Amino acid sequence: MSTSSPALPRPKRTIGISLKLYFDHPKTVSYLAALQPLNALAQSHDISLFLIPSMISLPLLLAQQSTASSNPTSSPQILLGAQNSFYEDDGAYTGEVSPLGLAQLGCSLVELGHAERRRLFGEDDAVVALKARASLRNGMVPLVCIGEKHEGSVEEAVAECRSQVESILDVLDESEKTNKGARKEIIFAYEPVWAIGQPTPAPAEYVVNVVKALRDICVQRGRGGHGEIRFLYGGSAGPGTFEKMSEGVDGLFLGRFGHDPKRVREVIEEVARA
Ligand SMILES: O=C[C@H](O)COP(=O)(O)O
Repeated sequence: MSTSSPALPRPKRTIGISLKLYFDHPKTVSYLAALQPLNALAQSHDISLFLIPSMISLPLLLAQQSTASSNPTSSPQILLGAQNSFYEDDGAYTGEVSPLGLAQLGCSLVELGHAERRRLFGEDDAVVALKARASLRNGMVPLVCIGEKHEGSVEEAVAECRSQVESILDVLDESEKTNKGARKEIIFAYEPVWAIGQPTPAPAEYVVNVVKALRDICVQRGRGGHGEIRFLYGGSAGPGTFEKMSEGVDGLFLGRFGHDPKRVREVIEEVARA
């Protein structure tokens, strides 16, 4: 297995936070307000910052942002994403969330295939691929969560993640052929399932080697140049995580350790230094 990626321009450094279903609506609103000044800090270091709140809060936050953006003196708003969406835009799909509707509200990204959705709601690579296609079609960036279930060797992890990555590269190829205007950007959140919800992240060297190999898979398919593919690390990440793995990953996807804005500030400063 090769662990050397050809020298391509590094994609933009990125920090994302998912609130999963941890915060109620009022807490989510206050959290975003606390995060907004940190977005300016991130931008000053050319770091992209995004937040994925629960689906209930998302439309209101997007509406608030749209109002704020209409003020020419307001600073740029943090990017907001959805924790899921359906693969059809409309039809008889009771309870589903339309990707078209999300795009119309100004949603920037759609998180897909998180380990919790794969485990609790039976999502597999085929469904995640359909949803990724729908996000691209609607001009949103798919944030595709990938990762091996059990702790083992780098080779075993890469073997398990390979199909998760390749199914999305297939979508990118097909979207390009069938819809010239489709978005051509993917963010992979590499989250070893065994490292989610733990006190500490997966070992940095292990993460760097897995991600290098997954990036090579993209490069061998002619993908990954010009920042079209980013790899973030997620799984008990927080302050102190990025500096150890900065040679391999383009940023972090935070869960619990991003719930305190002070820690998000520390992570931004760390990514800016790395
Ligand atoms: O979506 C985020 C990841 O699942 C990581 O969550 P965690 O940092 O709370 O383990």
